[in-house]
Amino acid sequence: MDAVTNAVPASLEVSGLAFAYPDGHQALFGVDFSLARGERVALLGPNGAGKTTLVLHLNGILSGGTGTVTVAGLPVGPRHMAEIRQKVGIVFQDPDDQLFMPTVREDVAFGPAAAGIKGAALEERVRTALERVGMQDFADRPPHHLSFGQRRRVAVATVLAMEPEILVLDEPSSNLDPASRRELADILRSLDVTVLMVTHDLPYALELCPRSLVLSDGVIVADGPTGALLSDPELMRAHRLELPFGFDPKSVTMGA
Ligand SMILES: Nc1ncnc2c1ncn2[C@@H]1O[C@H](COP(=O)(O)OP(=O)(O)OP(=O)(O)O)[C@@H](O)[C@H]1O
Repeated sequence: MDAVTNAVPASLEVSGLAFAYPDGHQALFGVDFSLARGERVALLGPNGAGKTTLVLHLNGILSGGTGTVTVAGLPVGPRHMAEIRQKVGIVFQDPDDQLFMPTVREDVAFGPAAAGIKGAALEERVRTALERVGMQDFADRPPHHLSFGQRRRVAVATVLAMEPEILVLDEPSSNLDPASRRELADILRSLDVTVLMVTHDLPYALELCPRSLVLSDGVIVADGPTGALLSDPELMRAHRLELPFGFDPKSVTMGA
């Protein structure tokens, strides 16, 4: 380990993670990877590869297999669960799973308030989180009066308000029109946080994530620069990854 790695622990270390569901179905077979602080990484892979199973291990929703998950040096496990839930923010695919309060402000305040933050500090958290997703003018609106794209941005704000170490996004571009998709990409690029993005939208992964992991049948089969992975026809075919018709991965200039 070099001096730099020693000074700043990785945002996420997954080591030898294997997991079978109670019905005996083995979904993960020894997964290893780590994310450095501030990296944006896509988690790619066909349906049923184990992506959701892996993500649900990152904040301890699933546990009981073998191997370890460490977030900013802290092992994921029952002893540190409150801290882990603060550090790993998961934005689920359907914002309506995350928004349930009468107003946007209350939804964004919910997590930090439950963690004991009050008064001016809580207001500041809410204001900052909403500004980061460009939704500060919607604080007093009921979430169910917002568009799908606006609700997704508020869902991201509810997680940012916890000041997480890692932002995990499940299919962030799904159901967004092209303008909303681009606006969300700009927001994600502007955040100073480690991002793990689960997606089937390969152009979006290429646009946003310099590095990708490919999970297939419960194993990481590739880990490298997104452009190189998406330009490898054998890898793509072997793991049921398909680019949109006519899309050339070399034509995309990635936003750092
Ligand atoms: N509760 C469960 N009990 C048993 N098997 C499960 C359960 N949930 C998922 N699986 C199985 O585990 C494997 C991995 O599923 P998982 O949902 O993690 O895949 P995924 O990569 O997220 O897929 P998708 O891209 O379709 O969302 C699949 O074979 C799935 O059928």
